[in-house]
Amino acid sequence: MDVLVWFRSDLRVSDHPALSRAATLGAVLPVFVADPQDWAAPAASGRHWAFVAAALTELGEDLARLGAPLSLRQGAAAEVLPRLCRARGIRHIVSHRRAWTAPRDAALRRVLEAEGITWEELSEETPGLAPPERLTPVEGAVAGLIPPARSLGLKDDPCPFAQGGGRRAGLQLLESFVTGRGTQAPVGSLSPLAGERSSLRLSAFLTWGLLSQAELRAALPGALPPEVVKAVTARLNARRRAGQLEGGAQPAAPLTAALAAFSEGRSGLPFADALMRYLRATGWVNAHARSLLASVALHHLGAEFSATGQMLARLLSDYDPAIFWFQLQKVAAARPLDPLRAGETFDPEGRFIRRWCPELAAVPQAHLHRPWRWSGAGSVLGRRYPEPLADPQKALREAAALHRLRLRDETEFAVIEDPRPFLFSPRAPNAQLTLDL
Ligand SMILES: Cc1cc2nc3c(=O)[nH]c(=O)nc-3n(C[C@H](O)[C@H](O)[C@H](O)COP(=O)(O)OP(=O)(O)OC[C@H]3O[C@@H](n4cnc5c(N)ncnc54)[C@H](O)[C@@H]3O)c2cc1C
Repeated sequence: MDVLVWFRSDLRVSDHPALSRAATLGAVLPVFVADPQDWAAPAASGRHWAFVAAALTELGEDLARLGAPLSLRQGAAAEVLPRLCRARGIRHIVSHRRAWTAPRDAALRRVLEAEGITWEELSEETPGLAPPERLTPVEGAVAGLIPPARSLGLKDDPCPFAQGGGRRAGLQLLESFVTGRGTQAPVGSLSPLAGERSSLRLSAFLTWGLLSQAELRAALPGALPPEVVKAVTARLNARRRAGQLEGGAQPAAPLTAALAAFSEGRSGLPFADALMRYLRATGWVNAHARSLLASVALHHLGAEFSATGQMLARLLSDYDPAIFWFQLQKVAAARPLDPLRAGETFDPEGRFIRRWCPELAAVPQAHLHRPWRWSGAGSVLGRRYPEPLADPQKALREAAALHRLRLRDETEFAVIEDPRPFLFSPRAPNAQLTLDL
């Protein structure tokens, strides 16, 4: 039987149960569909596509080596898949199950069934399937081209230090962690400055499935201290749990002027701005920095939840709806974080701020985190660098008061209306999200 293997967020050939399963059934047509509905989503961005496009190049090479080149198509999956099946006389599709697209997938399944096509979905952790050494290609398959970002309606999205897409870049990063970084730095450090060394930085590779969770878990022991293996395993378990969550489609939420300024790293809060610029330039920040950025937007600037989420999601190369929206909810429900104190704690010498906010070069060290207190502030603030968008102390006080009110209301609501346990315990709000995995 000829089989279409649908690649989605699993852009690899190794440890790929769906591909292994298909190879046992007959000739294989590997397909990736760039569905405009996905790429028109308000949380999608050019940097996401750049990562995927590089991954597809390598996936195509790997599949060609195995004997069945990748067919790339642009269009609605509900039209492209039946068309490809009809053209090649295929009646069976195999893919991995993806919880966050489940509602859409149910509709797609009905379309396929109406065409007499069965769709088999496997867990990415299905055991016991040997990797194929060779694939038999479906006859007459046409490769197609990787669509340019613009044809998917994506705007230019400069990200000069973006992580290299492609599985081999991910393997190198993993190697650098298990043989070097992970053996030295304290893993799980909250400091955004230590983050690049002390955390894996493999999230984009996991989001798009260039590496499987299983191969990551298998690579961890070895040279790494047991406490590091334990910490990373806990995070991977959180990822596995998040993989069960469904995501919902969201209408585009417009940015307010304050949120737009913050998204450019121009909120007037030096450490938060430095983090935002770093995120813009790299597509990545560690977990604590994500919480801080989200907290500033939601609590200090009072920005709306969807608008905040879509703005941040577009900047994160590893945007994974199943993880992202759940984490953002946690930040929204947690105690507001103080961006000034965070800066003083994690960047006491201000090196990170000076690196990413060069406009503050003239500000003396003692005032770098709160430049408005410097007697010479007038020469910089409101000229080269903005005044704070919101009075930081007042914003924090008000946000904290709101948070306390919310907790009180939620507690009362929980007692009177709903005996089930709270998802977020009101008595133990935990803003340091990496610690409660
Ligand atoms: C507001 C907010 C938004 C986030 N959005 C995303 C997102 O879109 N995509 C994403 O992959 N992670 C997200 N995270 C979780 C976490 O911050 C990142 O996975 C992590 O910072 C990525 O860096 P790393 O690869 O160095 O991970 P490490 O800290 O070294 O952890 C290793 C791996 O474990 C997984 N992991 C770590 N923390 C979590 C978590 N809390 N939940 C689920 N899996 C986790 C990731 O796959 C990560 O690559 C978000 C966190 C917050 C607070």
